[in-house]
Amino acid sequence: MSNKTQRDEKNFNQAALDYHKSEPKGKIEVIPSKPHSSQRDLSLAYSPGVAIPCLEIEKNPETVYDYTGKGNLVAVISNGTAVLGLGDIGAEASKPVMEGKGLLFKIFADINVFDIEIDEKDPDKFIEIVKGIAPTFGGINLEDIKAPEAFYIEQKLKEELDIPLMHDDQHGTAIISAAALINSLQIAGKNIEDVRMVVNGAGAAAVACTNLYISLGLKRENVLMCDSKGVINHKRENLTPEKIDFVAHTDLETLEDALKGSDVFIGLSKGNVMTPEMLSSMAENPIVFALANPDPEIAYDLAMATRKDVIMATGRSDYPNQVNNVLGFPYIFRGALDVQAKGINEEMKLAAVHAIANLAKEPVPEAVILAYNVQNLQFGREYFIPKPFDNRLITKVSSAVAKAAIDSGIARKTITDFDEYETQLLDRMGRDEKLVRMMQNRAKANPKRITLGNAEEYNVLKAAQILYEEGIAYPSLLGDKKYIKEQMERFGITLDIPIIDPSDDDQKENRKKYRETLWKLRQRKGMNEYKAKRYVRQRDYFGPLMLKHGDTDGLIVGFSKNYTSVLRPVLEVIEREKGVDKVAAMMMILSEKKPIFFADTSINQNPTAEDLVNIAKMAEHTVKSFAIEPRIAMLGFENFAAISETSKKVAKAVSILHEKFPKMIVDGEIQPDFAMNADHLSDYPFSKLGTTPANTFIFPNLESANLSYKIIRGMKVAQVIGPILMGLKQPVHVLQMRSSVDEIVNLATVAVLDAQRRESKNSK
Ligand SMILES: NC(=O)C1=CN([C@@H]2O[C@H](COP(=O)(O)OP(=O)(O)OC[C@H]3O[C@@H](n4cnc5c(N)ncnc54)[C@H](OP(=O)(O)O)[C@@H]3O)[C@@H](O)[C@H]2O)C=CC1
Ligand SMILES: CC(=O)C(=O)O
Ligand SMILES: [Mg+2]
Repeated sequence: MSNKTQRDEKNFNQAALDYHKSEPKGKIEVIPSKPHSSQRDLSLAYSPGVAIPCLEIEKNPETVYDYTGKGNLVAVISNGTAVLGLGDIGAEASKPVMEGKGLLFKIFADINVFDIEIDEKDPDKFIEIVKGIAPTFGGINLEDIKAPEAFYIEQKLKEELDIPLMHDDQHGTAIISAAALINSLQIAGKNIEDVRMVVNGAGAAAVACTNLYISLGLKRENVLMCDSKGVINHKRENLTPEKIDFVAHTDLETLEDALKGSDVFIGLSKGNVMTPEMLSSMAENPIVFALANPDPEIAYDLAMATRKDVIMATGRSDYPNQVNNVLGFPYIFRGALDVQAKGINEEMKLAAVHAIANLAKEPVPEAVILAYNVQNLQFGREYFIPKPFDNRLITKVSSAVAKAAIDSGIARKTITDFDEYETQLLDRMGRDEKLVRMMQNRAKANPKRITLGNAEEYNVLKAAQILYEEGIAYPSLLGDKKYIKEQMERFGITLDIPIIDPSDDDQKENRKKYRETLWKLRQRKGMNEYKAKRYVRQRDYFGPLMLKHGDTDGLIVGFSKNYTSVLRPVLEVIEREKGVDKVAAMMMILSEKKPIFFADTSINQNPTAEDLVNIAKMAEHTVKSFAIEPRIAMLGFENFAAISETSKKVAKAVSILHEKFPKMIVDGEIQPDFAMNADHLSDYPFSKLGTTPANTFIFPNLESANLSYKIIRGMKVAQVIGPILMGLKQPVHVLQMRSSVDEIVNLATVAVLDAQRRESKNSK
């Protein structure tokens, strides 16, 4: 080991100790989930109030799920006999791992955990203890218990208890590694029925994993299993029943012998037991899952340096393809708890395997890519298993598991609407993307053609991929065809969608058509025919002209150019809505609370009172289109005082609005914090806003609107969608420069919805 590596390791080790030791010590605490600040709260929480649910449960035992936290509480139980790959380090020393699992259960699936370390190695006594405490829990996760005792303990407890129970080192590992195996075999171009596999380790994890692979098609006779004494062959004596199942009729004795010419290596044993020579002796495109923790059977870098064709996974988070049971247990238990399953059966396990394997083949959301600080994640050698911070795991895996429990008849509760269940799962995780989800679902119901400008850019290409693969839109790419193709290649994005290059030969007819239109539109505004001919070769004109001619349904432009320079051709080509003199732009802000809207954030620098009236009217219309009732606050830095020039302007706009549109819920001038607060609003009983906070904010000028949303965007306290261009007859939006992938997807979704609305209006 080099000095630098030694130093890094020392620093990391110290950091791990400091992390655990910092106050509050450990990783888990208990937080009350009910109000407890008043005397009355306490009398409900404890005596005398608490006696009432006790008696209800006595009468009706299943109501324990209604009156206590049991249904969302899992025990993580160990006796410390096989802690990671560290071996039998004892119950107390296993506590950091069990607390760690508690943390993972909570952050990934919102499941509460009590970690329980039992100082008992006798399997029957251990079983008695677990049975004794089982009534506390909705589920039990056994962890780091060594084989062969682990098999007996799990089997007995499954027979005796009727709640979800699983030894995670066995089945969690089996599920994740089976998903990874399915996908890596696809990459290697090999069939599970044909491959020769060496399993190193014959303990809890190794036996369960191999059994699951066999149920997926692996041939038992193609498996060589090794334990600490070498290959489990017919010459071996005193084998446990689980090892006897894998006895091979061979004279091979060592791991080294076994590996020669094999296709797959599964390591569930101990760190650093595979040498580069052993790896070199494997067949072409060898699959190596070195899963021992914390040190794999062969280090990732060493394996990569040994052969280029290795398809590799480890149990570690610091290398590609982490095959770790964290991808499974939170979601398997979530699904099982939500239907109050009586156990975790084979159907549920297989459902989890396929859900995880399939997820790795879907396009990866930007949030995941950002979380891992990589440029792209795409199914292949470096990514064949989802990443732990992928928030789709909870919807895909938990619902697959819950469904399998229902279908196989071991669920006490049923789920009828799985879309609704998935929404609940996401809400449970506190990611308030409800409106975005609703918008995307509406878009998917009737996707429209959306053309994306600046398609040479990674973010635009990635957004196109998501729009296409999620079925939100039929995207097309506008730009330099050759360069776009080069960029797709460079970023590893494969997408079979139209690429529209304004100067390409195949656009000759369109150029002619568009030129005539452009010239007609602009001939009395200083444009001659020659200029029109030149302009249609520019994408800034070509895109709007496509839209004008109905050759696309919506347009998203401006990723890498200044807003006004991209807006100009749009305004020259696309007609205004009836009665609209000046267009304006609105931002939608999505925080933990309800969505709010800001206008005009991007176009009218210093609007007059009349302009503000129009902006408010357009904003009202746009907010309504999201099925939200607009409550509009005309903002100023005074409350109903009209002292400063700005406030006078706003007050004038308000009086015009009140006179012309008496039904509109709009008032001001008012400060934003007052408009958002029911108590403050009650100081102004005359206001049309009443005491319900406003959700739409019309700013007195562009600077205040633009800077306000940019602060929110910069602080990352809310998701920002926009600028949504208002007042045009067709859906076109100009992005903020260097928008994120999500921002592009969201704005394109808005364009799809707009196109849908216009289509249904026209068909009426
Ligand atoms: N990445 C992941 O998600 C997971 C990884 N693991 C890892 O798998 C390993 C085993 O865990 P688990 O099954 O729970 O533990 P067990 O104690 O049940 O099994 C350990 C097995 O490893 C074998 N073994 C020990 N040393 C060697 C060696 N030098 N060569 C071959 N086999 C050896 C033992 O052999 P013998 O039978 O002769 O004693 C035993 O069969 C650990 O490193 C653990 O971290 C486990 C679960 C999940
Ligand atoms: C990940 C895990 O459970 C183990 O290494 O034991
Ligand atoms: Mg474990």
